[in-house]
Amino acid sequence: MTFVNTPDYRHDTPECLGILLTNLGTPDTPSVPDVRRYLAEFLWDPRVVEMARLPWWLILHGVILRTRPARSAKAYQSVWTADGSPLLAIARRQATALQGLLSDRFQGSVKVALGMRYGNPSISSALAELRQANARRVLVFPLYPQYSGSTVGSAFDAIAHELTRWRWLPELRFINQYHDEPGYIDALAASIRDHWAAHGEPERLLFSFHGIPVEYFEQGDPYHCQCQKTARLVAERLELAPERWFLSFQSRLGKQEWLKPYTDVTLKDWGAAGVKSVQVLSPGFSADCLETIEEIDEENRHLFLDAGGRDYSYIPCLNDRPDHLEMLADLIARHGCGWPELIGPAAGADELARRVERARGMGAADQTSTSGF
Ligand SMILES: C=CC1=C(C)c2cc3[nH]c(cc4nc(cc5[nH]c(cc1n2)c(C)c5CCC(=O)O)C(CCC(=O)O)=C4C)c(C)c3C=C
Ligand SMILES: [Fe+2]
Ligand SMILES: [Fe+2]
Repeated sequence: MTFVNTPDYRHDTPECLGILLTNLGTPDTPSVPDVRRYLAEFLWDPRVVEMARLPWWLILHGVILRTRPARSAKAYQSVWTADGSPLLAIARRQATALQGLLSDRFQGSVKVALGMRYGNPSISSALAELRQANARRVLVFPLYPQYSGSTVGSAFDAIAHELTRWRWLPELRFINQYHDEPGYIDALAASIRDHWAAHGEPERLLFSFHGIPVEYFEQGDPYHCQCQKTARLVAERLELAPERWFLSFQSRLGKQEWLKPYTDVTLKDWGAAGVKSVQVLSPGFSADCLETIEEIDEENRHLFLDAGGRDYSYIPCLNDRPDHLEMLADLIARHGCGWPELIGPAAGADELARRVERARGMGAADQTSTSGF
């Protein structure tokens, strides 16, 4: 075994706090070969498709990778921008903004690196960037508000796998989820209110989350429960009556049963049933991407309107809204509290005490407002 040596770690220069931001990732270009390469890596991940390896390899390479890349490439071409894939362009803006916000909060240096689970920039390149910056402590932040083994679990696998090659490991922390974080709920509620100020209030508000196969949920994945809680907390914050808001799951793939109700079926049914106006948001995505721009803002809009609906609008993801970035920076700072010497004078003892109090208060509020989810 040959290990990556870590001469970049230096004792004679100040240590730096590393923040590894990660998200799903995207093809390098919307061409069919690049989309095929991306899908081959993504769909071979056993956290994503749990089927036995040999039959799945035959299906993946014999059927899916012969047909799906062309269809997906067309969809990617329809959302591609001058800055490339929306998911990556937004993730880069988030990383740059967080670098600025965190540099103000932490004493010494802090380095934010972006590494995608699939494709580029890779997790391996982001970890190398942090190593070169002398980041001997690394906080990993998967930008998925709700935990699922297929996303957050998979990011953990990729990081652990990369580190099997390192001689000197960094000290690691890992943010698992933030589905009920008050700042996240507030930012979602504010984004909805902003949308209402421009477009008016709809008859129905639909919270559409990416789906997972039902079997993963039955085997203990907490994702479904965390989605329910996020939507309920936002609806409570907006004081929405129960008949005004709904939750559904989008983006299913293959023939097996996924979490229900399905977003596309729901919107078609609503259009046919005479529901006139609908607004849809996808709070499970921290950045707009193929699944929101093409699927929710385009494809599902037509399903609703063609079925008889009159007014449809999509409420964008939190992306680089200032309240979203502040909330992410705050969460990072709170997780960095256990590394107090890294927190600067602006966040000294008083600030630490305030954050601890706040964290305690949030825990207590949770226990009284809900039993579990
Ligand atoms: C086949 C299984 C899939 C599971 C399980 C799954 C879970 C899951 N995915 C996201 C977030 C995103 N998925 C995106 C695209 C996408 N997802 C799947 C399949 C599964 N996802 C595929 C095949 C694709 C590629 C596009 C396509 O061919 O349809 C994206 C967008 C990426 C982009 O480049 O814009 C995101 C983001 C979550 C949160 C999740 C489970 C909770
Ligand atoms: Fe997905
Ligand atoms: Fe999709």
